[in-house]
Amino acid sequence: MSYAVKEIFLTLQGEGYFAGRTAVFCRFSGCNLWSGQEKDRATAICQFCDTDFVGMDGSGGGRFEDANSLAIAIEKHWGERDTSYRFVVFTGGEPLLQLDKSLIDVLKKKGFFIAVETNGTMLVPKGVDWICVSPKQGAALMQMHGDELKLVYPQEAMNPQKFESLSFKSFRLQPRDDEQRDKHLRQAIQYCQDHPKWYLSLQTHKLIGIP
Ligand SMILES: C[S@@+](CC[C@H](N)C(=O)[O-])C[C@H]1O[C@@H](n2cnc3c(N)ncnc32)[C@H](O)[C@@H]1O
Ligand SMILES: Nc1nc2[nH]cc(C(=O)O)c2c(=O)[nH]1
Ligand code: SF4
Ligand SMILES: [Mg+2]
Repeated sequence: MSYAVKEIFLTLQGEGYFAGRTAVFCRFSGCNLWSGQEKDRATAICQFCDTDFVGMDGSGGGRFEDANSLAIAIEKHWGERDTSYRFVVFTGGEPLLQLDKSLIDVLKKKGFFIAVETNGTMLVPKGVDWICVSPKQGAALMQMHGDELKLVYPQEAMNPQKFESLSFKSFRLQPRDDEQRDKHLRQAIQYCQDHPKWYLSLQTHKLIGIP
């Protein structure tokens, strides 16, 4: 299978449990909940997306003809750093439209710890080491277990409580970043303080100005 990749870059994971850890991000092109075109945002299932995942024109992006060539590109972005900490985060767009067993297998052989950021509408293939699911209002949730459940907050008609019985190690609220970000931050703080099962997840890369 070939892979359409928007961009590949080395940064710190900004969100969730591994916030602060050096990671190669592989951002796949395309999503099943929005075309990525601004003209379609108001009619999309997911309307608050903060990411450009259209095309293959980002830094390190392109069409990769097979798993091996994409894994080599990811490995190059890790560079000469200590191989025992190799960490790749697959995101998008929706990474599960493309992430498959052959790519997972070749990265495992290279010693990568593999994380995925998904909207949860498709099942995660076997072999992924860290599953972060971020459910979206109006999209049926299929992946009901994992490591982190990271809910963008608030979303109309999405009471965090309805996810609490699912099988995740931690439950996080991530303030919705838009023109009302400060208000959403205060609401998320209040919700966590009132419901201590929930941890606040900040997008720390935005706070410190890295990708
Ligand atoms: C761009 S998405 C890509 C992965 C996948 N499609 C998903 O939605 O989980 C990466 C993460 O950013 C979150 N996110 C997207 N837009 C956001 C926003 N405006 N404010 C806060 N988090 C946002 C998503 O919920 C997800 O956890
Ligand atoms: N630094 C950094 N951390 C992130 N964690 C999740 C991200 C994403 O867009 O999936 C992201 C991102 O875009 N950058
Ligand atoms: S599901 Fe993820 S990538 Fe797709 S539009 Fe929503 S936040 Fe963006
Ligand atoms: Mg992002």
